[in-house]
Amino acid sequence: MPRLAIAPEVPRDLGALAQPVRRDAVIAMRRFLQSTTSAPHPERVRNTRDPRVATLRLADRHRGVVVRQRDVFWMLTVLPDAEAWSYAQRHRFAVNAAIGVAEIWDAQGLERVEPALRRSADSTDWRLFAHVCDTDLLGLGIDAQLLPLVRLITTDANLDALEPLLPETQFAPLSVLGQGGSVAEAWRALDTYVAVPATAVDLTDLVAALERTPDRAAFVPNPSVLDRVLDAPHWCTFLYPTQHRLARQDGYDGPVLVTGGAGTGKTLVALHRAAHLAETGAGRILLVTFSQGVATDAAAKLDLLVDDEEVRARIEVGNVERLAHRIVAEAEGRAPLLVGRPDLAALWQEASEISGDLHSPAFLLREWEQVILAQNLCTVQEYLAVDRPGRSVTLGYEERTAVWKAIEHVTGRLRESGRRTLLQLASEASTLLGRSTGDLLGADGPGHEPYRHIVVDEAQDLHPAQWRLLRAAVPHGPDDLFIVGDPHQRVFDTRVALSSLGIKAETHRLTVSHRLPQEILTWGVRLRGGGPADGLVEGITELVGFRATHPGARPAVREYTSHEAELAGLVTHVKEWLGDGVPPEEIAVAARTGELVRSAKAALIEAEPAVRVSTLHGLKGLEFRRVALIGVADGIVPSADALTPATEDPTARAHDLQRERGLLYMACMRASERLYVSYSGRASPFLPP
Ligand SMILES: Nc1ncnc2c1ncn2[C@@H]1O[C@H](COP(=O)(O)OP(=O)(O)OP(=O)(O)O)[C@@H](O)[C@H]1O
Repeated sequence: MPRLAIAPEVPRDLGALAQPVRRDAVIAMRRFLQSTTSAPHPERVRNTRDPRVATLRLADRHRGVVVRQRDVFWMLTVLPDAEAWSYAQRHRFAVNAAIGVAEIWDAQGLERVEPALRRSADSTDWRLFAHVCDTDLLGLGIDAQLLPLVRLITTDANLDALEPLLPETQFAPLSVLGQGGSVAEAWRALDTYVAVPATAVDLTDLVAALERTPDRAAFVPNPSVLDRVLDAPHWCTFLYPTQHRLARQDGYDGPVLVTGGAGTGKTLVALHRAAHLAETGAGRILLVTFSQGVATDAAAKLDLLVDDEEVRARIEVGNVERLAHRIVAEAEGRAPLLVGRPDLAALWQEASEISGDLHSPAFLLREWEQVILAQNLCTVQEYLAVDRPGRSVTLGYEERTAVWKAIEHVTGRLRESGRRTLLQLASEASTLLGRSTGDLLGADGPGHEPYRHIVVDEAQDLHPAQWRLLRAAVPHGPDDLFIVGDPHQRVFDTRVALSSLGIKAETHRLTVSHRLPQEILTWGVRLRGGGPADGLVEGITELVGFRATHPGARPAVREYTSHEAELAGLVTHVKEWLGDGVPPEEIAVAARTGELVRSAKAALIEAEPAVRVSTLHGLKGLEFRRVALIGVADGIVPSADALTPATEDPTARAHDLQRERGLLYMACMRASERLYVSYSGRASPFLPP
């Protein structure tokens, strides 16, 4: 039976056809896979540059272009007859000698530019690649047939003219070398196209090459897989090479950490990893997302990704708070009571008074969360002995004793009333798992860890107590923890290095944003400062090398003279976007404060109530075509309430400012198409000039 290998253009081409034509084409493809008598057969095309190319007549005046080797037909595109023949004649197909991936060459285009390159070369002795020997070029996978042409290139402009005609795997290393980069740097550029490492490359084996090129070919053995590939969104089937390599690799020795800027596909990689572990491994998998809202979205995506119900049932999606809640509830036989914000605030106020107003309620809360709960300190002796990383105000023996007493007031009152905070719950849940010999949460194997694998998204915002819980919930071993996150988008005070928690992860990085247009990315990086961020990895993470795949509109920053005028401007913009045909659910409006959110909601109620309006925090983990951020003004962003007074703790204040900047950056990075930012009064100091 023949197999089809579907290129990503095919679902797109079919989607663009009139419904009856599309239907006929899909029926023809199904028949082809089943080799029925009425199945289309490969028809040779005259004057092709590659003898393996043929077309399949799929519908009235429409053909699929295929490249055949053995039982595999790589379908590249579906086009009207004349265009399909022309495509078939124009291209040739090859295997990259260095990394073994399949390549599509615009052979006719290259033949056409050759005379111009020769003329340009005749006028000068200068050659762009004179400094690189043939052996190095061939070693980088430069095709032997291309080499004479490469030797004719004299300028960057010559090389740029070749870009649309060459496979990316040929252009990328040449581009690095042309800009004066070393052979090693060119190799690094080529390595980003490796999804499945090749041990030995056979230039004649196109099928093996296609198996190493999952971003260009999805193997379809039968009609039901065909339907899935044609109907599913692109990300379900075609991960980009680096994403694929990370998500679908067989067996990591232990924890893995993948960092990357906004829109680089970290969440998609996490979803594919969970799917891969469920398909290939044994035991239950927990996919940890930031919030329950995001969990619903992730669960829906997993439903699309994993076809087999039994496999899908092995993946549970949830957040750490819920996990902690369930473990404590199961151990205690009833749902734990949580303390409400106002009650907690009143307790910290009392604690501050007990300390003789030496320390503010906010200072005490931070000390509790960032030192005591972070390091799981249970006695005053432990507290007196530890370092207090990230806290710049030094506390002597007397002061620490007083602070401990004040904090004990809060924990004691909570204990008396049987209430807990979410972080306390996480802490207790990890202790419970550590103590348990049974099967909390119904682990199916021996031991007390309820999961075999845990995959964590948005890892930058987890607290050490939550990490301890996750670590305790999965046994140490191959593929135990797969973690993705972006320290630059952190919106809480949790700058924790995984290694400090005993999680020694091998680290990887994604650098290409597939969501953001370059203009929004560049502006956002200026806003964020581009500089380092700490957390997750030991030391710091840089934004260097973070880039986009496509251009777009620059962010629109608007100044208004009053809040009313700003709201009117927002309504005008949202109406314009709706007028452009953008569905309301693809538009998000957000602001730093609840009050601004309410006023935006009121202003938009008539224009379009279905547009999402939330706080900046509420955008975390989401994506929209168009995003409007209002009230990005001095005094609002950063929020004065969220900043520690410099007199109290300058380091805490610096951290608060960085966190507020990260929050605004995260919100800006949600836009895949347009970003609109407005303020009345003075602009937020975070906005780039
Ligand atoms: N393989 C892919 N195929 C199609 N689209 C992709 C692919 N990878 C990324 N994208 C696009 O990029 C978007 C961002 O992906 P994802 O949400 O996984 O990124 P992220 O790194 O988790 O982003 P953030 O950190 O900003 O939340 C996707 O919604 C999709 O539009």
